[in-house]
Amino acid sequence: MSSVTLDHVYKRFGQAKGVEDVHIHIESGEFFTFLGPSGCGKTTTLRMIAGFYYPTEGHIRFGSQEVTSLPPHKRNTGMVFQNYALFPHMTVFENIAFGLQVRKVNKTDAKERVERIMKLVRLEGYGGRRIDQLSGGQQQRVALARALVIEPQILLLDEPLSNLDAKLREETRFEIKRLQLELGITTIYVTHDQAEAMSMSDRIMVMQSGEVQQIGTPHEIYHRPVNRFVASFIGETNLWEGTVTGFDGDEVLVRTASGQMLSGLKENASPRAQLSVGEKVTLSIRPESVLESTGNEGQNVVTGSVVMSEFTGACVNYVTEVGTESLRSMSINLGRPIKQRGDAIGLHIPKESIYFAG
Ligand SMILES: Nc1ncnc2c1ncn2[C@@H]1O[C@H](COP(=O)(O)OP(=O)(O)OP(=O)(O)O)[C@@H](O)[C@H]1O
Repeated sequence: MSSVTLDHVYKRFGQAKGVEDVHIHIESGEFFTFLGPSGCGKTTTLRMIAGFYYPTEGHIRFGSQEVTSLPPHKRNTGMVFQNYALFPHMTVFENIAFGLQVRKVNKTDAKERVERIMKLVRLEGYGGRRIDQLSGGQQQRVALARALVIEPQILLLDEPLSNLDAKLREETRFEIKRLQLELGITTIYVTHDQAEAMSMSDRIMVMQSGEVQQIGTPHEIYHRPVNRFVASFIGETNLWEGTVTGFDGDEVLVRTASGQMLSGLKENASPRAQLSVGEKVTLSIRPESVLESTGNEGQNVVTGSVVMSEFTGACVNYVTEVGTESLRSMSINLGRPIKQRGDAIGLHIPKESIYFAG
């Protein structure tokens, strides 16, 4: 297994920007995800690691080995493509064995390795089937087996679940994570699906327009987004504009655009947030952290009128009009009466759950 370093990597396509100044160190054995909307540069970055593109500037290293200008077949990476790129006229066994044949592994060893990997991805007994006789999920596992059988140092996965339906996608993401943990292989995963990224990754790199926005654990990215883009791309959140009006010990006092006075913790500020009196800040408040007020909290209680309530069984989701702002909240269903449109509601926003994005 190997670490991967991208040292100030740029990729331009003629005049067009691909990615700009990607600077990351991925640890050996880490599950690292590139996350962002279409066109943000995820695939371009992955393709540079695989060797299908060469950087315009910067260096790529696997461990201490410089690979920046090595061709793909000299990098020992295994790649799973979005469309799997399987050979339709070959059997499952032949597809998986292909990379070993190219590497001139002798037939007995190849058979043993293919059988071992088929067991690992739960495809035992499917060796003789043609690819078009398999379900989408099974094809996905053949693609994964084909990438793994060559015993790569690094596994590269480009949106490997996007052709599967929602339920299978969820099952398969646990399967990939299980394999990754079992093999301890350094894995780089590309997706635009934040739930996938959050549930599988050790760390996530969030990208937008070819630029890195934030690198962190799922917990850091979710709870300490550095800017509005990250806050709204990862899960649902309320973004309120406010102005810092003062400080009280470790608390920051803020007047929101619609005049609510709220108090948050200084430690919940992203490095890019300007916390000084008179500065504008963006508050990120996750719906699940907003609670129905008991009337005893003292501070950070706002009142409003319910615009929408939605009962999902386990939860009740509210949208509440608070002054000129709207506030989404989500409560666990504890059997209390559900407020309806037009009802008055008091909501408590705990100071620990207010984050200051930059
Ligand atoms: N071969 C190419 N020639 C010119 N421009 C390219 C090429 N490949 C990518 N780009 C541009 O580089 C930028 C990043 O593209 P990239 O495919 O890496 O995005 P992405 O985040 O993987 O998107 P998607 O999720 O849609 O695959 C885009 O603006 C794209 O138009």
